[in-house]
Amino acid sequence: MNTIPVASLRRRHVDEAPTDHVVQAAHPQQRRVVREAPPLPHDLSGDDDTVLVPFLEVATAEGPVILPTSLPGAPLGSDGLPQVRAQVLRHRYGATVTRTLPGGPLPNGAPARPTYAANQILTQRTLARRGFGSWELRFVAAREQVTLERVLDDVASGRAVVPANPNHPELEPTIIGRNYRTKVNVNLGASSVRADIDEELAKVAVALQGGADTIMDLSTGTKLAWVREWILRNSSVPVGTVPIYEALDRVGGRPERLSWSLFAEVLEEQALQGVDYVTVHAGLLRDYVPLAARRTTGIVSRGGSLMAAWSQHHQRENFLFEHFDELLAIAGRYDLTLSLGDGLRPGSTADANDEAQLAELRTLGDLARRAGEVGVQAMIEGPGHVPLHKIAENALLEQELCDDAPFYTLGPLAIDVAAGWDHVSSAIGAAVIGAHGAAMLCYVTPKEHLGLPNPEDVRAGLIAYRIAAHAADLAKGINGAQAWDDAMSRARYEFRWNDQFALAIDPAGAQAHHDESLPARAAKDAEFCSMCGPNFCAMAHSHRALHDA
Ligand SMILES: C[C@H]1O[C@@H](n2cnc3c(N)ncnc32)[C@H](O)[C@@H]1O
Ligand SMILES: Cc1ncc(COP(=O)(O)O)c(N)n1
Ligand code: MET
Ligand code: SF4
Ligand SMILES: [Zn+2]
Repeated sequence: MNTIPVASLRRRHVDEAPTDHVVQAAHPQQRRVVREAPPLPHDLSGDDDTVLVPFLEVATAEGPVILPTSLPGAPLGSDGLPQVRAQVLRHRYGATVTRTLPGGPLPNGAPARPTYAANQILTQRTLARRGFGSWELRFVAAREQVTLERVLDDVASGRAVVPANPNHPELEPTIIGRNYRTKVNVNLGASSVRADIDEELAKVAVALQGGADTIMDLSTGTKLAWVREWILRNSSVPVGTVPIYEALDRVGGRPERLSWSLFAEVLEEQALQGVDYVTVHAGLLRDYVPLAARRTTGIVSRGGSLMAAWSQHHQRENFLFEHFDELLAIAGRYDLTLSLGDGLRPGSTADANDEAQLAELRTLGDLARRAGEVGVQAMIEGPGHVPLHKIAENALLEQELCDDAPFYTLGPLAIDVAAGWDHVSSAIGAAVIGAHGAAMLCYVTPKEHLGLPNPEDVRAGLIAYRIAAHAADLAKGINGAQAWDDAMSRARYEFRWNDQFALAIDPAGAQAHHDESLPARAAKDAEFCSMCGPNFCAMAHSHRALHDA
């Protein structure tokens, strides 16, 4: 069994991050361009700092095309990413305080990041309700190409969330909600059976380079505060965790020893470290546990199974539900966005939309409303395994029962029998639930149900999910989505092969396929490819036939 040597953790931390994880542009015609967001409207208060927003631009023969995607961050390097929010946060909240970070002091005297005291912080939801156009809300409005007023309205009402812990100054914020570009989350992290720090760092680089919109560190089994620190400092996208995993680690893997006070301690430590959103399985009530007993696959959520084990052992109500007001108070103090966990999501198509799942969903709606009352941002986690004909019902029920809080789904897998190919079986479900309004799609890799993903699995899962998310965006008519496809289609009809590679979700993969049969430079201008050859190229004939038509 592999473990993580503490020495290697420290060596790989911020100070000495390996250079082979540097993020590079996916294609020479792609680059990161920075634009300035519109000035703060005169009738609104807010951060009046300049808001610089990076976009991914593709240079084509017709001119530049801005892709509606997340961006590869700056190079992952020894110092972490630039702290793009540091100045604006200082303007808004005043001086930072010095604290010791969880996991002990930083190695080699690396400076601690700025830390805000809990009582200084207001949530983006509270700011939005006060009509305050924060830097973060102005940033996401520009990124999504919508008005600030619309973002303020959606964040205030809870229809959208902007996870942005002030203690994560490297963050380029993103907005998650049904009216916005469908986001993709990448799950990462070691497990006790397979823990190799270099491989974890490689996965982070693959995720950021591949255009993940958020990442979750789901590490279990060993103390990994340093890994989380490294991820946070090198992540330009929001970072999520499931704090009950670290809590379980601290009680030696014995769920009956979990407690509210331990959970609160872990939650606060992770908040100080800069985690942007956390999954909490507070909706799995004791009464719902028997409903799962008649299922084909019982409880497949890790966090859900822990809470069920705890309440069965103690014959008491879920402590996250019992202490939910205190949980909200901590979340509010750090603007931690809550991801209300679906501990009873179906783990098989046979269990989809059953009474256990829907009972928990109703409770998640109540919890989301309670979060709203105190200005805490919240989204709702969803399944799992759902056959296509039950997806619309599930998505509509979520909107109805949870007042349109953003729906964040794991897939869902449309079939149960694709082992080894569950990135595909689940991307099919994900595209359908995205088209029905799911706001963020949690990716699934080819290793699902079989083992811990390696970097190549992460890449395959992420590409599958970017396809699913974009399919949903075309269906929803999201800004910039159709224009991207149209740019590709024109490049295709005009035989601009290099432009086609540059516009592809996976430029290197596209080019490799073309190169396999036609590697010559001249072939990149040819009016055919090896599929049909010059005499049978339909598009070439089409140009001639339609020329005078
Ligand atoms: C809830 C889902 O989270 C994913 N999951 C759980 N732990 C990890 C990890 N360390 N790395 C990647 N994915 C993980 C699995 O896909 C699981 O089904
Ligand atoms: C969309 C989604 N659902 C669930 C989890 C947590 O995993 P678990 O519930 O197994 O602890 C997750 N990270 N993302
Ligand atoms: N694939 C399972 C699911 O459907 C998770 C197994 S590992 C917790 O959620
Ligand atoms: S993925 Fe593996 S370890 Fe996780 S619940 Fe399924 S069988 Fe258990
Ligand atoms: Zn599953």
